[in-house]
Formats: sequence, C-alpha cells, structure tokens
Amino acid sequence: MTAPDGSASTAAGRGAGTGADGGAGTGPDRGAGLAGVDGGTGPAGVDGGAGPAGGDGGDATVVAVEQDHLDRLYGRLDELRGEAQGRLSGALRQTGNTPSERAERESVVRDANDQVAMLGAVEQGLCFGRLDFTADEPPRYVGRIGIFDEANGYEPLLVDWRAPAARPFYLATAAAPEGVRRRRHLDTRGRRIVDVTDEVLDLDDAAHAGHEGLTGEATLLAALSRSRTGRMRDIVDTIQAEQDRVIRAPLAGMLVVQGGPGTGKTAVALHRAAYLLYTYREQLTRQGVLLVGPHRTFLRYIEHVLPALAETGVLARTVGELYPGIATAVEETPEAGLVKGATSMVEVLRTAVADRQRVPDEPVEVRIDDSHQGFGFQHDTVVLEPETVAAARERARRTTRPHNLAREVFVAEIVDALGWQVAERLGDDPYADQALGGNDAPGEGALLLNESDVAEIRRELATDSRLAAALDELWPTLTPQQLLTDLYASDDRLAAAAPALPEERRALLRRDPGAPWTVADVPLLDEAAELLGVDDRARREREERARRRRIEYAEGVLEVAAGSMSQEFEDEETEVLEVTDALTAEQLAERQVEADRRTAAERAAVDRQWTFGHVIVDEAQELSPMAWRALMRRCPTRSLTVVGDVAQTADESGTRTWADTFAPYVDGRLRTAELATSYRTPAEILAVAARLLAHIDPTLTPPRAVRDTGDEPWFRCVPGDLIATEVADTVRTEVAAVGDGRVGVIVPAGRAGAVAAAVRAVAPDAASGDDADLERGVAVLTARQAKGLEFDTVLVVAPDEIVAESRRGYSDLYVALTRTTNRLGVIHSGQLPPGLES
Ligand SMILES: Nc1ncnc2c1ncn2[C@@H]1O[C@H](COP(=O)(O)OP(=O)(O)OP(=O)(O)O)[C@@H](O)[C@H]1O
Repeated sequence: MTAPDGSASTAAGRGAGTGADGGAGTGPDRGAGLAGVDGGTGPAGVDGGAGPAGGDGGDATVVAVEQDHLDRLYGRLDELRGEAQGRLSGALRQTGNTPSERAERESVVRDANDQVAMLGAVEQGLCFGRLDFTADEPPRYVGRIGIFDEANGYEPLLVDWRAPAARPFYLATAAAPEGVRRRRHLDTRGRRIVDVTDEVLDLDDAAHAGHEGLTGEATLLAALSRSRTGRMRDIVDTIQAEQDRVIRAPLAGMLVVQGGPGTGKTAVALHRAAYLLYTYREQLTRQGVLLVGPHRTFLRYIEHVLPALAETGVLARTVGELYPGIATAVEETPEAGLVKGATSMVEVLRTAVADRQRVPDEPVEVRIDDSHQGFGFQHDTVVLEPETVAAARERARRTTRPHNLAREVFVAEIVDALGWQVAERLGDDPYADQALGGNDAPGEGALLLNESDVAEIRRELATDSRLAAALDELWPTLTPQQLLTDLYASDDRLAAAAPALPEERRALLRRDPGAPWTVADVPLLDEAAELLGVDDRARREREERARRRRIEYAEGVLEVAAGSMSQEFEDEETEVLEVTDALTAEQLAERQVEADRRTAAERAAVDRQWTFGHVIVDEAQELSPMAWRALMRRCPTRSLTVVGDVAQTADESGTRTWADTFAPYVDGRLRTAELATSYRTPAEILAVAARLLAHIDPTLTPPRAVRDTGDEPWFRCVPGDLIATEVADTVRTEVAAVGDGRVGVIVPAGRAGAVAAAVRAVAPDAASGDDADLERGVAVLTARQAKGLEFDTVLVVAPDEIVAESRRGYSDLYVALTRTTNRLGVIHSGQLPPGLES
C-alpha cells in the first residue's frame, strides 16, 4: 500500500492497514516547514517496490526477505537466551560454600539473571529498521540491542539504536542523506513482519532542502494515532531529529530541555537515560542514574519504557521519596508550600539548629551517677556554669562541623572543665601553675592528684549517664525528623528560628507532632540532615572491631600455612617463598570482606548521601528551590538533564524561567534545547490551548501539531448541579468510542469525589486519586494528578473552577486541555475562561 506521505508501505497479513492512514489528516503547519501528510511531496519518495537488496521484487518478496532476516535475528536471540539460562542454572547448581565461592556464584547468578531479563524485554520490536546505502556496502539493520554473528567473524546482524552506526536512521534526510539511499521501517507483531515502509532519500528534491521534516512519517503517524494503553510506550523506531539531538547530547554539564505539551520531553528523557547508560556504561553503572518524576502514578506510567530499551537499574523517585525512609505524596496548602519551598528556609533551619545548642541562664547542678567508685565522688554534684557551657559551645561551633558531630567537641570541653572542678574538690591541682581560665580553675590546699587521676575522673564523667542527660538538654543529638517536628510544634521555636518571617507565614509552618510528612518537607529534612550530620562513631567502631577480628584470624591462617610449608620443605635445600612473603595478614583479611553486590540503584535507594553519575528530572518546572538544593547535592558534578515546560508550572514555588532557577548552580554554563513539535495533541485542540497560552505568557510559542484529526473540541453547558450526571453520560459514550483506548476526566479537586462517584455508576472500575491505576479504561483525576499523562479522550470538567483552584492562573487548565491524543470535550456551567469562549 502507499502511505499518505507517498512512501511505499508494504502490508503483509493481518497488519494491512496499519500504515499512516490511521486518522492522519492534513496538518495546519505545512507552511512552517513541517512535513505534512501530503501525497508525494514530502522528502520521502516511493521506491517503486524495490526489493530489500535493491533488486526488483514484489511486496511479497520484500516481506519474505525481511522475514528471513528477522527469523535469523530471533534465532540468535534464542541462542543468547539459552546461553544465559545455561549460565544461570549452572551457577545455581554449584554448591561451594566458602565466602569466595559464594561471592562468585552470586555474581554469576546476578549477571545471568539480568541478561535473561534483558533478552526477554527486547522480544517485542527487536528489529525495526534497515538502512541501505548509496555506497556499495551491506544493509544495516537497526534494533533494540546489538547482535553479532559469532560464526561469521562477528558480523553485525543488528545494530543497537544507540550506537553511532544507527544514527543515520534518525537523522538522514533527503537534504542531508548521510550516504543513506533508503530508510526502511519494519512493523512487526510478535516475530512476524506485518508492514514495511520505505523512504528513499537520494531524490533530487530541492524544494525540501534546507528544512527539517519528519523522519519515517508514515510510521510515526501510525504510532501516534494508536490507542493508549495506560502505559507509556518507547519511541525507539520513530525518534525525530530534534529529539535525537537531545538524546545523544554529551553526558557532562547541565542540559535544560524546554518544550510544550506533548513534544516528547518524557520520551526523550527516558531514551536519553538509555543512551547514556549504553554510551557511558562503566561510569554510570557504578554511580547510577536518578530519574525524578512528578508523582507515583506517572512513574508507574513510564516504568516499562526503560526495560523495553534493554536498560534497568535507573532509580526512579518523586521528590516526596528522595529522603530514604520517607515516601509521601501529601501536598501542602499553596501558601505553606511557598514558604517551605523558598531558600530562606535554609537560614531558618540553620537558626533552628543553633537554637538547640543552649547555654543555661543559671548554673545547673547535676547529681553524679551513684555507680562511680574510683574517686569516691558518688553522691556528689557537678555544676554546669553558664560561662563554661558558653565557652564549650563556642569551641564546638568553631569546628564548623555539623551539629551532631560537633557535639563530641562540646561534650569533651565540658568534661574537661568538670574534671578540674571535681579534681579541685578532691585533691590538689598538679598543674596549678598553668593558666586554665574560666571558673573551673582549681583552688588550693587539697590533696594531691596526679595527671592520670584527673584523666580517670574525666573518663568517669564522660560515661556518667546523668551528666549525659544534662548535656542532652544543652546540645541534644538530633535526627532531621526530630528537629523539624520540634520546630513545627512550637510557636516559640518558630519565632526564634524565623524572626524575619511575618507571623502569619510562620503560622503556616505550625503542625502537630505525628502529622504526616508532606512533599515540601522532604527537601527540608534533607537540608536538616546536612546541618545535623550523622554521628556514625558507633558504626565506625563496630567496623574497626570487625576488621581487627579478620586480621587476627588471617594471622592465624598464615601461621598455620607457614608452619605446614616449613615441614613440607624442611629437608629440601631450595629456597622456598613463604606464603607470608606474598601476602600480609591485612591483605588476606581484606579478601574475606564480602563484596557489596547490590546495584548502584539499590544502594543509592537507601543512602541519602549517594551521588549519582547523572540525574534526569521530568516535569522539572514543579520543583521548588529547596527541592533543587536537595537534588544538586545528589549530583555534585552537575551532570543533569532537566525537561519541563514553564507554561505548565502549577506550583507557586516552581520555575518561571530556567535561567533564574539554575543561576545558583551553573554560573551561566547552562545548555538549553527546545522541542517545538507536539506529537500528542492534534492541531484542533492545540489551537484552543494556544489561545489560553496567550493568557499565561504571551511570549511563549505554542508547539506545532504534527497531525490533525478532523475532530473539533466541543463545549457543553449544563447547570452546575447536573455536571456530574452529564460527565457520567458522556463517559459512557466515550468509552464506547475509544474502544480499547483510555478516557481521562479532569476535574477541579472540589468536584473530584462527586464526579468519580457518578462515573463509577457507568464505569465501575474507573480509577481516581493520587494512586490511580491507568490501565483501567477510565480515570478521574485533578490537573495535578494528570500531569505528564495522556488519554485518547479527555473530558475537562468545570474549567472555571479548575482555574479558581489553581495556584498559577491558567497553567493547570492548560495541562488539562493538552492531555488528549484525540478527542476533547469541555463540560461547564456557563463560565469559560478567556480563550475558551467561542
Ligand atoms: N518521536 C516520537 N515517535 C512516536 N511517538 C512520540 C514521539 N515523540 C513523542 N511521542 C509520543 O507523544 C506523546 C507525548 O510525549 P511525552 O509524554 O513524552 O510529551 P511531554 O513533552 O513529556 O508532554 P507533557 O509536557 O505534556 O507531559 C507520547 O505518547 C509519546 O510516546
């Protein structure tokens, strides 16, 4: 068959009709240089049915030849799977039980398991493209992974889409063919070829020289008009040139990708993750890649994309999950979110920490623990003088260590001073002629104590539980959770920590202990963790004891080994190298440490201080300045990919301009890219969205639609109290219209419950709320919950109320209108925001 763009499309079997004819009409933007779907004038031409090897051949021959190659590839894939399975079973059968055998076995099991999973994940669409060149060289097949013909000098049978050799598949155009004569798209179902679409690039097509059209237009349009499944698909066979350039940008530095709704930012971010892992494999496998998305539903929506691209091991998190041990989706009120998201909170937290380092107003008497026997100062008291505490606090602060680590210095200073105090009472000062300062200088006339006696007194004081309790009052060891809970719970503490905040904003921070953590709290906990530090002395001491035990054991082993050698060789005259000449006890002990075999993602998930090799942030416009601080801490090299749209910012503390957001971090070294074509939303709907965009920010350009559908969006006015019923009736019709596609109902939060209940009367398994299951046919969501998602039909309910609830004017409504891949209906009660009135 012939696709609407004039490219040749060879249908086979049940795939007939899956070419570009699925709803593609004429784009409104042909004048703007985007290739429309115009019969025959696009850069792609017709290859006149040329066979795959360039010779004559009918459709059946083309399909047969391609099927042949595909069979070979799947045959090889099966072999590779068999080999990996074999390695896996072999390792599982092994029974060796020494630490090194166990470690070796675990390592093989893990690698083989990963390999089996990866080879399974690339089953669908293993090979999707083929390049034929003008020069005399063999055709090149492009697919999800690289496959070589081992029996034939490792000839490449399939080139990984990420390899440089695959790049012309995405970039070659008629104007710049890069030596490519023909690009062929292979459409497969399971292991069968169902359609073959050719683009011929060596036409002398001057009219199209100098602008960039669509790559593989027919295949692209077919993909775009397919109904949605509730899971994002990869776009590996139809990546467009502007997207390819972002995907393959170098690893180093910070790359910001701005793009309107549906321009493929999420798709590009995920393919970039796969590309970077492939290209910088060693570095990124070690350091890990972090992907941050707006909410859990979104992360579930995209979770199948990377495995299908043969990559796992990326850690996916929302901002509410960045702090190990806490996972929250609870939102703040807009006003509280604004206060908590601002960087002024850094100073508030610093002051809150300093406020926990107290000096008493009056001397504090501490009764010493009865159990001390050494110097008979049981039943005695020591006195914490304010000046002594102030001096100790000053010393501790001057170390600039985090609070919990500086505490050690504070305690040592106090114990030192109290040691003198006790010594003064018990005996004469052996150092009377030394200047000591403070109130603790010893007096005269008592018994003589020597230096080691004073040291012993200090040791006893240092382990005294009552003194420790008193010091805890003055300089407590704190967790971030404790610091924030105590701060939020007390007006006095808040007033002391945030004197510059007006009282009504301070009041927004008040919260009772035990209330759930919110997303905006997570960056604050992270900041607090930095200020507090972790006192890990106990852990380090445990590790040191374990290390000593290993060394002692290793010394024993070496002694036995040396002993048995000397017996074996005692009669021989040859000089024998002893085992201890080659190996020290420390080295042998090191070998006993079991290697940590967790992946970088697994380790990073539980380690707040993990720093990643690359960080990718989607819907990045929503992050507050405090959230950016937490993320930048996880990426000190500033190797980041940030994708977002400033027109969709919902959060008050989100981004208005990228340059301002990143000015504190990159000092002008920001690389930017723009994606300008919307692949999701049809032209008719983008026209409405563009009118709204003009009210959000007139300087922003709406994306250009890649297709139209002929379906105009509709607006229906009903009385406010009948809205839910009207929505339910419409859902019934739309569910029938989309077939196995998805319907999204986007509601103001105030109506979410009522509308979801009405919709469930007609679609009982409709999903709703923060954790909605998108694989169900219908979902009722607020605009925030729908962020990043898409549906075949979208019903926007009460747009005026969505606007009224929004923190940022029309942005939420803009998000709502652009979630559809096909049809849009607006149900309202008479009030329409500007741009939406007819
Ligand atoms: N090159 C492409 N080939 C096929 N489909 C594509 C391509 N680029 C984007 N798409 C599809 O377009 C839709 C929108 O993509 P995506 O969700 O990545 O856009 P986005 O820019 O993140 O949107 P938003 O900002 O509105 O969330 C998805 O269904 C995606 O698969």
